[in-house]
Amino acid sequence: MFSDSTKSDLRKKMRQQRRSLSPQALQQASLGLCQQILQLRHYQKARHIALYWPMQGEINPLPLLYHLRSFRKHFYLPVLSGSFAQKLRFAPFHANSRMRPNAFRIPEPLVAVASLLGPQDLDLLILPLVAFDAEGYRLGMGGGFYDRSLASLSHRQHWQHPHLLGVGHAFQQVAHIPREPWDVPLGMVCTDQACYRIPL
Ligand SMILES: Nc1nc2c(c(=O)[nH]1)N(C=O)[C@@H](CNc1ccc(C(=O)N[C@@H](CCC(=O)O)C(=O)O)cc1)CN2
Ligand SMILES: Nc1ncnc2c1ncn2[C@@H]1O[C@H](COP(=O)(O)OP(=O)(O)OP(=O)(O)O)[C@@H](O)[C@H]1O
Repeated sequence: MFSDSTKSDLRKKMRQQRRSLSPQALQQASLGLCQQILQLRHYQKARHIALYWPMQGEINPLPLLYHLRSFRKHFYLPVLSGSFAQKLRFAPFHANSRMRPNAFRIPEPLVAVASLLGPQDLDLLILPLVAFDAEGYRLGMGGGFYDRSLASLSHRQHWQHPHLLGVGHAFQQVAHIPREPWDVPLGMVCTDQACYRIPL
C-alpha cells in the first residue's frame, strides 16, 4: 500500500499514526512487545542490551527493565551528547540513573565518557523503527544515527555482535522500504504481536 511513497511521506504518515495512539493503546502494545521479546533466545542469552527512551508514540521497550527474567542483565541507552562524528554510543542505564535531555530533548544518562560503550560491545541492540519491511530494512527518524554507528561493523565478514532487533507497532510494517547503500538490515523484528527472524 505504501510501496510507492517516498521515504519522507512514509516517515510523516507513520509518525503521525504513532503519535495519535491513545496512552492505553500505547501501553498495551508496549507490554505486548516486551512479552514477545522475553521469549526470544537472543534476548535470553544477551547480557549487554541497548534499549531506547521512547518518544512520540514509539513503542516502549523499558518495561523489560523490571522483568524478573531481566535480572542480571546490563541495560544501556543511546547517547548523542558530545558524540564523535555523529555516532551513537551507549551509556549504562538503571532505575537510579541521572538523566539529562539531549539535543532532541530525549533523556539520556549522564555518565563519564569512559563508561560509554560502542555498538560492538553490546550483545543485543534494540532499535526504534518508524517503518520496516519483511526483509529487515528500516526507516528511522532520518538522522542516520544508527546506520552511521553500525557502518564499520557491517564490513566484517561474519556479523556476530550486536544482534540487531528492530521494534515497532505491527501497523508500521510496509511492503517495501526504499533501500540506500548505507542501510544495515536488521536480524530480527518484534512488534506487539509477533517476532520475526529475517532470513539472510
Ligand atoms: N527514542 C528514540 N531515541 C533515539 C532515536 C530514535 O529514533 N528514537 N534515534 C534514532 O536515530 C537517535 C536520535 N535520532 C533522532 C533524530 C531525529 C529526531 C527528531 O525528533 N527530529 C525532529 C526535530 C527535533 C528538533 O530539532 O528539536 C523532527 O524531525 O521533527 C529525534 C531523534 C537516538 N535516540
Ligand atoms: N554509513 C554512513 N555514512 C555516512 N552517512 C550516512 C551513513 N549512514 C547514514 N548516513 C546519512 O544519514 C542520513 C539519513 O539516513 P536515513 O534516511 O537512512 O536515516 P534513518 O535510517 O531513517 O535514520 P536513523 O538511522 O537515525 O534511525 C543520510 O542522508 C546519510 O547521508
